[in-house]
Amino acid sequence: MTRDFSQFLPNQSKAQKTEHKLSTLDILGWQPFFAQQVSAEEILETPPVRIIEIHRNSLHVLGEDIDTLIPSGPDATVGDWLLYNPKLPNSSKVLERKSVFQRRAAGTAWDLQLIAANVDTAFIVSSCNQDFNIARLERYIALALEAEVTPVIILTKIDLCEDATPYIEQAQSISDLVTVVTLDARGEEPQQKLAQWCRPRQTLVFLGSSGVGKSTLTNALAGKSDIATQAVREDDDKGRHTTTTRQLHMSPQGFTILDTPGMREIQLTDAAAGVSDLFSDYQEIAHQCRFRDCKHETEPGCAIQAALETEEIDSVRVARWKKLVAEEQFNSSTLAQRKSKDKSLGKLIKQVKKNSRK
Ligand SMILES: Nc1nc2c(ncn2[C@@H]2O[C@H](COP(=O)(O)OP(=O)(O)OP(=O)(O)O)[C@@H](O)[C@H]2O)c(=O)[nH]1
Ligand SMILES: [Zn+2]
Repeated sequence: MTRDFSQFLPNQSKAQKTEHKLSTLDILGWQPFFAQQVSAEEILETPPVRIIEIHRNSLHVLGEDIDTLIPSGPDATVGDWLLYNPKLPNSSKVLERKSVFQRRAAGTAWDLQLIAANVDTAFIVSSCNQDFNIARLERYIALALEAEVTPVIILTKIDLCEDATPYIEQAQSISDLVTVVTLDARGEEPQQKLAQWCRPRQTLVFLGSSGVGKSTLTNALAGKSDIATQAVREDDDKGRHTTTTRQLHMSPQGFTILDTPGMREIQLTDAAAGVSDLFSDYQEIAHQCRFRDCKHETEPGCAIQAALETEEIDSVRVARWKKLVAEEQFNSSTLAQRKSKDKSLGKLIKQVKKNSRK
């Protein structure tokens, strides 16, 4: 199944409109997609706010003349838009998401946890050195596609590399859908080369291993004039003050960069659609396999094996595809098993309660 990429891949023709003065909501990333979910009366009663940080017991939200903590309650994550109900903050309504990153919750087996919502572009960063790993890039791209976020590959440390051609060629071979940008993350290059994605009302994230240049890029784009709120101090449950790091950087040019711990620990979860988008060419060939559940190993009538024999497709990329599919299936099936187990357990409990009432 191939999805309609036009929904979340950039529309170049719309990109270069002249911008009027930006409001706080614009800078926070308020877009027509959200505005059309709200009536004029609703906006007056319950103004839109964006969650910029999640604390232990509260959500930090920003809006037009609003900068406040509201008690945790709404099932929401960083980047979500809420209709803020000042009288009953707990019942602030979460607006429909344009995109969402989620992952398996650490420590709690297979539950899905929301990581970040309403991101427009994921910059997937690798440096042109031993960090470069094509399978890892693919994994990040599948995650971005699954979240319905535009992936862009950034290759950093180009200045330290004698010949970046092999890195660039490999990165470009991943997918025609994904742009590859090379740069020195220090200095002027990021502002120039990433301008097309760093437009007003856009929300960006950086994905990539430690040391590849994500913080350097964030500073280069958001700059010193970063107008994000300062780190907030909050009492933890033992009454100590804890200072959390900034998770949302707003640039004077009107775009925001989300930098949450969750994004740094993201794994491949339930990304079937993202994986098949990325490998849609193989998916199409696999439709011609004789068996619907063909593993493309030694089965008779396997179209993938046939294409490999004629060298129509690349065996190394096929191996990466199979690994990604297997990994994704493992994660998702375990999740599905767990869900169905929970369901039958729920049924059993209901049954027992019903019987005990008789
Ligand atoms: N020469 C050169 N150095 C770079 C480039 N990008 C980053 N660096 C340097 O690499 C080091 C690591 O960069 P960071 O921006 O801290 O990397 P990071 O991805 O944020 O790392 P974590 O915070 O650990 O996730 C810093 O010393 C940067 O100055 C680049 O394009 N060229
Ligand atoms: Zn097959």
